[in-house]
Amino acid sequence: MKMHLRKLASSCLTRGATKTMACQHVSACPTLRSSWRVALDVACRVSQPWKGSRLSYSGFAPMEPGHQDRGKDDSTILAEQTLHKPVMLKEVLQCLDIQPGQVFLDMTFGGGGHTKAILRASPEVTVVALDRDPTAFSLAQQLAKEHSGRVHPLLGRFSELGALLSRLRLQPGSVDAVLLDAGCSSMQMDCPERGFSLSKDGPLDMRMDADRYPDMPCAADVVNALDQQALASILTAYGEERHARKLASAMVEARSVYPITRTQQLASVVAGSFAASALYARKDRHQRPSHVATKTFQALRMFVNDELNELHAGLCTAQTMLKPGGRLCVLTFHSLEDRLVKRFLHGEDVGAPPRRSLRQRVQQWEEEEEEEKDGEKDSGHWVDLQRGVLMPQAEDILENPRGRSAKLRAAFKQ
Ligand SMILES: C[S@@+](CC[C@H](N)C(=O)[O-])C[C@H]1O[C@@H](n2cnc3c(N)ncnc32)[C@H](O)[C@@H]1O
Repeated sequence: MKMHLRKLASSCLTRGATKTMACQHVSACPTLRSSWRVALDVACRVSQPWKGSRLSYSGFAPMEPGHQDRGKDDSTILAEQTLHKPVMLKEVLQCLDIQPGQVFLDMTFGGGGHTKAILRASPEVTVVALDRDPTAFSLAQQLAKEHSGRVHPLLGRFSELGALLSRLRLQPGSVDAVLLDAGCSSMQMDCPERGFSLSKDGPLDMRMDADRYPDMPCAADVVNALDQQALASILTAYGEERHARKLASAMVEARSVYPITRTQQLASVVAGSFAASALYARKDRHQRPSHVATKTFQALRMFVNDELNELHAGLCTAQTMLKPGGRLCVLTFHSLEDRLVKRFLHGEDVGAPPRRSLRQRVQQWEEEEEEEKDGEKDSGHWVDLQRGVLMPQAEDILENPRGRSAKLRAAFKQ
């Protein structure tokens, strides 16, 4: 194992990666094993080959006509047109149990769907609304104008929230409820220029912060600069992709001809590694076909945005900011996120490796069954508000298919 990690580290060194990535992924990533962290740390201690040279390969024909760069105003307009539908709204409102005069923290404003419902629920509540995405922040600013004094928009990441809140003079232990709706918004997914979408062609970007941090690598930087071993590791760790090595090898081969800079280009490279019949052979939790590149896109997005470290930072800040008795509601969309939230709320080690062997998985099912039977679980810091997780109803999935894989966990602070 050690040999493997040393090889991974030194092979990455020869290719190069950024210091920013080192900072992102080394600092106590709760889900990567410590040995992993060391390997990525070493791998990332080199120059910044892509700094100031954002890749702009235009030889790959976009699928949709009229593709062009848009200014911020246009993207805000587009965002308004494709506003995110809030997921499990009824259940979230029930768990938050809104009372007049309360202070809420919406850590993931997005299109503001949940925030607007909270504002409607009681005329006297105020909402502090955070998002790392400048487009979402503009929408929050608009909402703040419509609800004078009731909405406080903040632009930043979960990991920056503590500092932002102290500038607002909001004291630890003063918030009544926190909502964290993890992942991407529909506005991000539906805007090809943001590079999140597998089905719409656009630059392979995936940065939720857009251009706020010019040094931060985008997905194209990662795909074109990291070596095969590091790419495979990312696909395994963040996509739980069984064919990680094969796909990393295909990427390295493809980029030796042309840099991979467009979403459709990456999707084709992944699809090209499988038989045509396998393209939609994978099924999601609801037995719906999913594209064979879905896990690759998820893994890159999570790596670029450092999503698991961010989620952990967000949960810690929620714990600090909530009053005793204050409520935390977290919506997650895949097992890596849900596992982290569950472990955090139950006072378990969030950094422990996922359970892989059959024996370990059986043990996990047994524990989950126990959890279902026992109902509320007490971790010392948190008490669950409901048994296990809540999931969307069939009619909600019909109305809002994007929310089909949502899991809602809610707890109150002791
Ligand atoms: C699923 S959307 C939220 C949708 C929102 N609840 C609504 O009803 O419109 C997730 C949002 O969280 C933001 N986000 C994700 N990670 C973040 C982080 N670490 N810090 C701040 N915002 C984050 C994304 O930019 C995105 O806008």
